[in-house]
Amino acid sequence: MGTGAVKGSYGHGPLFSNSGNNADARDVWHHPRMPAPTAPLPAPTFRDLPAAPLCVGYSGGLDSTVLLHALAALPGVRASGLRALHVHHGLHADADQWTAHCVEVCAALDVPLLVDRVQVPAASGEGPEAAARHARRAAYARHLGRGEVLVLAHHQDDQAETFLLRALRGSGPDGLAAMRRWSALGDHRIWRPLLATPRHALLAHAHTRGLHWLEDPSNADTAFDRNFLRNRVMPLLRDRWPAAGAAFAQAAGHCEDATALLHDEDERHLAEAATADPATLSRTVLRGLPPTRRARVLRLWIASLGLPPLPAEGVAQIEHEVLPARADARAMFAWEGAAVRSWRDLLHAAPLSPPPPAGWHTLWAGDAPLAIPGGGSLHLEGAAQFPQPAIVGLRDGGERITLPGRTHSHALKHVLQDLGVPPWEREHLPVLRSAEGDVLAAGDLTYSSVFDAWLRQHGARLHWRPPTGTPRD
Ligand SMILES: Nc1ncnc2c1ncn2[C@@H]1O[C@H](COP(=O)(O)OP(=O)(O)OP(=O)(O)O)[C@@H](O)[C@H]1O
Repeated sequence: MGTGAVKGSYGHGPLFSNSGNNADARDVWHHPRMPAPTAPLPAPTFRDLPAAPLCVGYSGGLDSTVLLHALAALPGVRASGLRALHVHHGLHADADQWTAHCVEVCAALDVPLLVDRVQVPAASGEGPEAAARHARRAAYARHLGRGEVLVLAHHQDDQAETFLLRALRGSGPDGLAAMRRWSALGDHRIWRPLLATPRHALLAHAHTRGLHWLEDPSNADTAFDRNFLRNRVMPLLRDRWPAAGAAFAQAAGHCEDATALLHDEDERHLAEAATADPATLSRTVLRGLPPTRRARVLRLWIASLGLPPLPAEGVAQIEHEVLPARADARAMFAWEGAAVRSWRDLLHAAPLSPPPPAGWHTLWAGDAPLAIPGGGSLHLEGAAQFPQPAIVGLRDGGERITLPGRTHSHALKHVLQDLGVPPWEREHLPVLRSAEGDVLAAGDLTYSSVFDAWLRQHGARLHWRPPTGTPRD
């Protein structure tokens, strides 16, 4: 699909630079001499144009300017919906002027623009670039409409840099596949149509069309790894291998293909190890896999649960300590607020949540959901309330319960063990007691004969939502 020409134009304010030369990037506000125009944006760029409304992540820089301009020239795109989103990070003294530029360009192109002013946490510990990227992704996720596709202007040179950065971190094929042309942000899709287009083609397109864009002065700062690669390493490599950028991007593409094949196999093995509960896997099945496959399956499993990526030391610790642990040992690996634990024949993965404070208890009439400190809740369905409030608290270890159909009591601990409730889940388990101190229920996992009879008589149900947020059935 061709890019066509854009109707209308916009003014050349003093804030705009049309330099593609990073050596000039510090001097944002001047107009250096323009290089001669070369080829325009190649036609295959929009080969997989989706039939969906598009939202361009628009920074005002060269790449997203070209992208926005090219998309705005396509009547079909305008018909199905095109808008731009500019995230004002507030990190640079000129951020307001950058926003004003974006407003002016979008007005001239007749593309609706949403500006989101975000707060980038100064002390997040991840560095300003990563913090800004996280804030930006959160802003995208907040504003994207249902079915709307986010379009980002990453190009071939960005892809080559990402490939090299990942290689320098020792990534495997999944990481070396770098950025995907299509990816997901929550329920939304991200499209990067310029990923195979080199930056020089974007620059040529911009010059041919007389576009104006902003240069972010921080792009010249080689203290950032990516800028160091872009400004120092890549020019050196290109001197000797002119197609170095394209070659790295191609290598990333090969890794993506290889990863896709591996992924199919990983999914098959994950399905074999799966149980009815997505948060648990069979240790026996996992142990039957070769270690390299097991590592991939574990990572895929963790990703499928929406938990933070499993670090390399986590894979190693699960391999050597958690997986081989005795059935009754409480082996675990915890990272970034999540944990993988082994118990009996299962490996469990879940967000970590602190148990309620020791000694916590409260009265609950059942007339409204009860939030348990540390996470989770209790909820009575089908009846207005209990005949008298229950005392809800934690286990203290010695409770006994008289189960339906039984005349003598059992240790609650043994009942929970028989039900396969893992020890760490028992720490969160709310126990309902009568005013006389008799155990009525442990979460919604087991009921006393008296409580069970009452629930049946009233057609009522008790629901316990454990702290992981996953309702049990
Ligand atoms: N402030 C922003 N608001 C909205 N989208 C942004 C913003 N910054 C970057 N993006 C989007 O993310 C992509 C990659 O970000 P990166 O920081 O690499 O971009 P950049 O160097 O500012 O690129 P560009 O020259 O396209 O503006 C950009 O091409 C753009 O689509």
